[in-house]
Amino acid sequence: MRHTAYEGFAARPAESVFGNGAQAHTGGAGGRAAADRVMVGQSPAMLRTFELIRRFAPVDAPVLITGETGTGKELAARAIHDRSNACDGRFVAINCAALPASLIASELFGYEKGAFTGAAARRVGLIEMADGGSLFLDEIGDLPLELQGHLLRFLQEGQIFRLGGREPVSVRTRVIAATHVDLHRAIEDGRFREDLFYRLNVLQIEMPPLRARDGDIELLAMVVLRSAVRELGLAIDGFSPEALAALRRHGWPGNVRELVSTVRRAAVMASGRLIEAADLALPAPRETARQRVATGPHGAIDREAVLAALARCGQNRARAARELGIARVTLYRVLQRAATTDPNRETIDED
Ligand SMILES: Nc1ncnc2c1ncn2[C@@H]1O[C@H](COP(=O)(O)OP(=O)(O)OP(=O)(O)O)[C@@H](O)[C@H]1O
Repeated sequence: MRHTAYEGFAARPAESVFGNGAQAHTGGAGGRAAADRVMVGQSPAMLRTFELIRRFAPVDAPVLITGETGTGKELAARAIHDRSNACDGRFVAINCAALPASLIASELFGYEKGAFTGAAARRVGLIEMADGGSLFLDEIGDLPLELQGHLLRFLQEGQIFRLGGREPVSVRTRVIAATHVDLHRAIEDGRFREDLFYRLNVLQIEMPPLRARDGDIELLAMVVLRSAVRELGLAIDGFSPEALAALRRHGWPGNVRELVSTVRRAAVMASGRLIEAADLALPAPRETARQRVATGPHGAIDREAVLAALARCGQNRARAARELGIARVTLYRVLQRAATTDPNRETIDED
């Protein structure tokens, strides 16, 4: 069923919204918190994702969720938890990239009184807190190597030792991990343990980038607008045809997160009853990085655009590829070919 929500605040078809039963876990919180936990999508790519979530949720095995930033990996993890046998337990999330290595060990495993200077009392770690529920390990690719060993042991044995502890503590928790980095490459580079990868990668979900979700941009935009209108008390009915065209044209390197903030900002900026293209403040079509990069008749890639993006992103190839809206492998190919091609050539043909 095609969706026409953008013509007004029409009801959404059942299959386009993947509610997470959030109320049960937010103490009945309504409004934005609950709305934030509804997964929206009607594209074939997202319907496939919903199907995987439904299939994997009741299976008591680790799930690895991959995908670009802002594609909804955490939302998918919550959806799995909410449909799993562990749904009555807690959903405990830890971002492995956000904590210094020295803190991650005590955060994850907890500690006993006197385990180190300052450990005045026993502290239960996040793994233990997730006992009977789900443990969401976000940005697992950034977990320091030595902790990967500890985590692997926990996954194999179902037991942890608190720091400074002698007695093992048994923990049963559903493990869901997510990453936006290519773990195969991290394994090749010696940054990620292969044995841990195979342990985590029993069931895999790859979140599609927003640009590959046919029809979802309009649907999401309308759902986000409706929630902003309700929450902020605005009087806006929808998007002008030009605004919809601009939404469809944009490459969305920040995926759904970028779309959410773009639409919410535009809703505040709009002066009429419709959001106009200018309210969205998206780069003009010719200025988008993706447009800049594809210059030739057969999708020729501009080496200069790639180098400029790399410079902007501190030589981080993954981020540069995201900013350009191209696959990382394409970016590598461009760089490789640039190295073997006449440096004065302006463009390098892609396959
Ligand atoms: N399918 C969707 N429907 C509705 N909202 C979504 C959807 N996917 C993502 N979002 C919203 O987009 C934002 C980013 O989602 P989320 O944090 O789950 O992404 P992520 O892939 O885990 O990001 P990161 O890799 O940066 O941690 C959140 O506000 C989330 O509610």
